[in-house]
Amino acid sequence: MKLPEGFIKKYTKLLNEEAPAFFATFDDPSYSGYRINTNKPGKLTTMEYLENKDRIDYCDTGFYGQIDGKTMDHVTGYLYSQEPSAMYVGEVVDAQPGERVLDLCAAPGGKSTHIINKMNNEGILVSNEIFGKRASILSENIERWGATHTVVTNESPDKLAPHFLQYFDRILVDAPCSGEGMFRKEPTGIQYWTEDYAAECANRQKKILASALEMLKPGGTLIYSTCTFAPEEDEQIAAWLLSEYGNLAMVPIKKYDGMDEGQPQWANDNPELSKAVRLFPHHLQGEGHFIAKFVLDADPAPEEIKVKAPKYNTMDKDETSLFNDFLTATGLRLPTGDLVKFGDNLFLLPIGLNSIAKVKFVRPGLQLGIFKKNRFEPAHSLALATHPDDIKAKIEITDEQWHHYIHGETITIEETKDKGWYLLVCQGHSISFSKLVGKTLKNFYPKGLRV
Ligand SMILES: C[S@@+](CC[C@H](N)C(=O)[O-])C[C@H]1O[C@@H](n2cnc3c(N)ncnc32)[C@H](O)[C@@H]1O
Repeated sequence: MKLPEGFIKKYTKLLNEEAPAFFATFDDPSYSGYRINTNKPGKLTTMEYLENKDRIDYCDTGFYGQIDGKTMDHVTGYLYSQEPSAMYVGEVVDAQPGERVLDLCAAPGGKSTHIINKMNNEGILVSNEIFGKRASILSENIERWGATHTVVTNESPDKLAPHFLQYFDRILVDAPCSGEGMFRKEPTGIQYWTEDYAAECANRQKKILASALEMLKPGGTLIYSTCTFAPEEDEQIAAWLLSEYGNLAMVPIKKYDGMDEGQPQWANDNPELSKAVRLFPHHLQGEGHFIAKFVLDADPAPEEIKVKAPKYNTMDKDETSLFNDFLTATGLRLPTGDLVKFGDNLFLLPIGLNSIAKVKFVRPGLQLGIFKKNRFEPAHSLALATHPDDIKAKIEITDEQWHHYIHGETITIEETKDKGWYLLVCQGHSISFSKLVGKTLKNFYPKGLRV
């Protein structure tokens, strides 16, 4: 791979005798990996993945290898394709069930899907992305993952901050960066490299982190990560955080085999910086990453921030009875949450969420369905978030029927059953809601997802 002259000069100086081994990795293939979704039930249809491929020692849901995006495991949200080093970020975040967590730069959703599993769908995850198109992709991935407590917002960090002052227990800033660690995975990134690019990225990161800190509770945890080797970002940003915010302290991050400490000499020699972790491709099987973890002083206690009670639309009498009829007929057990309407759509919002009425959101929670003339139609996201054990009205379909269904076809069944909504289940995977009329299961698979 042809690397820019300036890049070679810079890292020859920084890495000294290690530089040749570092540069040699740019001619090796990049590593691929995937994580499994611990919130989804049943045996993976592609269990051989788990048996044949190497486990990643620092992520117990992570494996080396490539997955096919067209398999049932993938389309029903059992697997997420993620570069192995990136998996350590979700581990370091270490989100806990019941917490309020913010993933501030979240698209396409690798870290958010990991955080959802760590939280076991309990608490509140706000997954934010500044760019609209990327926020939509993020939302699709969150939906596929079957998240029930996750909100997807589409704001710049400074616009999000006033709505969530001192609100979060944990914030991840997986920052937009110069991306040097991904050059061999995405070689087109090299064309943006200039001697000044890392400094430009660092300035942007400072603004993002300043907004993040407005949203962090006293005693809360901030995780800053990048996929670049550039010390102008990485250690120098961590050093900037420590000097700018006297109430922040670094938390040591465990170093597994092949992981390196942060390099204080690449910033202001503050020995604290060695608590960060660097992942170098010449030391482990993954791409380049940097992660630093901080805790905000718990003293003083959080200010009493008065947030106006959310003013959301709820269902009217007719809608309430349509929705209750659906729950009774299907025997569906819903996760806990607040039932809120946006337009004709019904959503389940995580309990305790600040008003997001004024925030630009893509997904205000789990979409349950839509009210159409005198009927309630369940959403695809509800199917993906429903465990087959939590619903009585379900119909098992075969692999072959699944293939027909995801192509947009109807399915004919042999037995006689009541007319109405059923969750289609294939090999333990929740596939879709379908309406049975006579012996025909009508196709409600979203057109945009059909293959
Ligand atoms: C490293 S990527 C995030 C990857 C994501 N966390 C994941 O694991 O899938 C950084 C994200 O920051 C977003 N971004 C770019 N400029 C930004 C800004 N000024 N403020 C906040 N986010 C920004 C990018 O659109 C991108 O989605």
